[in-house]
Amino acid sequence: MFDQQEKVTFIGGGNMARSIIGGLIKRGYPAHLITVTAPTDRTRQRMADDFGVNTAEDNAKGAKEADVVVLAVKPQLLDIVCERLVADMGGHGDKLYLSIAAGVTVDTLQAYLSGAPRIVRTMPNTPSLLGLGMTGLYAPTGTKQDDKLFSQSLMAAVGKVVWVEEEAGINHVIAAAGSAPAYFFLFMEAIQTEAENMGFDTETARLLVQQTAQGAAQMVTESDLPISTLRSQVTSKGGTTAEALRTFEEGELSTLVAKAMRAAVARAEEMAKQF
Ligand SMILES: NC(=O)c1ccc[n+]([C@@H]2O[C@H](COP(=O)([O-])OP(=O)(O)OC[C@H]3O[C@@H](n4cnc5c(N)ncnc54)[C@H](O)[C@@H]3O)[C@@H](O)[C@H]2O)c1
Ligand code: PRO
Repeated sequence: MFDQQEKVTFIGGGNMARSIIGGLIKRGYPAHLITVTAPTDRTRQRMADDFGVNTAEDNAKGAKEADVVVLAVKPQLLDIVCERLVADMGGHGDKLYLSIAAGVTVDTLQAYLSGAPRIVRTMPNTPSLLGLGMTGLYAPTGTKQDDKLFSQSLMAAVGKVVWVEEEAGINHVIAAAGSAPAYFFLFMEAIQTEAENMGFDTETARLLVQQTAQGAAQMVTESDLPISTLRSQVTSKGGTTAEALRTFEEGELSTLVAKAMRAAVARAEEMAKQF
């Protein structure tokens, strides 16, 4: 599965790092090649207990021996974390730096990392934990093929991958995939709430929504038909679904979704200017 087995250090052990590491371990990436750094004992302990990976409190200590460093802290902390990392390691060490941060460009990362030449941006999502992630990747012109291949194989181990040609494409991946699990969760929460209002207990309401969402997603995955055809197969003329869909149309759901996706892109662009 993994042609190259590099030593990988994750700087930060939060939600997204956890999803990727969990997915990697599940797919057989050797735990002894993975290190996670985090400032809190609790995070480090959970990572060690749950996945058997190495941990370090000190970022530079954790990254020094690594071939690949995954930058997995919040975007607003990246400057301080990277600058300190490079200072403590005595340079960028010519490592491959893989950023998962939203809204921080390669140019900015390079400035934070004292001119590090090997940087790849990725935009994953949390279903990576289950091996069902969707990741976008961007490598600036001049990136070595080996670095592209390793970045791709790491993220492909936890789901599907797409490359974007232009860096701006990463923001579009954020809108369509990185942030998108939250859109589906919101929709599912709304269905569950209304099912409870209709009298189902919480457990049953959740079962109704989770099984239906999983079934619908699986149908989209396994069918060659356009999604709109799958929708129309549910929609009997003059029936119940047509009434529900008409209500969504009256509320301009599609326009609202487009607006939400544009807002995610706009925020990523704003962050790129801010950092
Ligand atoms: N959560 C997502 O769905 C998602 C998806 C795609 C990309 N991302 C990106 O992933 C990055 C992390 O997001 P998250 O949701 O996992 O956040 P998070 O808050 O869950 O995790 C951040 C982690 O960084 C650690 N940390 C804080 N200061 C640190 C330091 N000085 N050194 C080392 N570690 C430190 C924290 O302990 C925390 O565990 C962000 O840049 C975000 O844009 C997140
Ligand atoms: N979570 C991060 C955010 O909300 C990036 C995509 C998903 O900014």
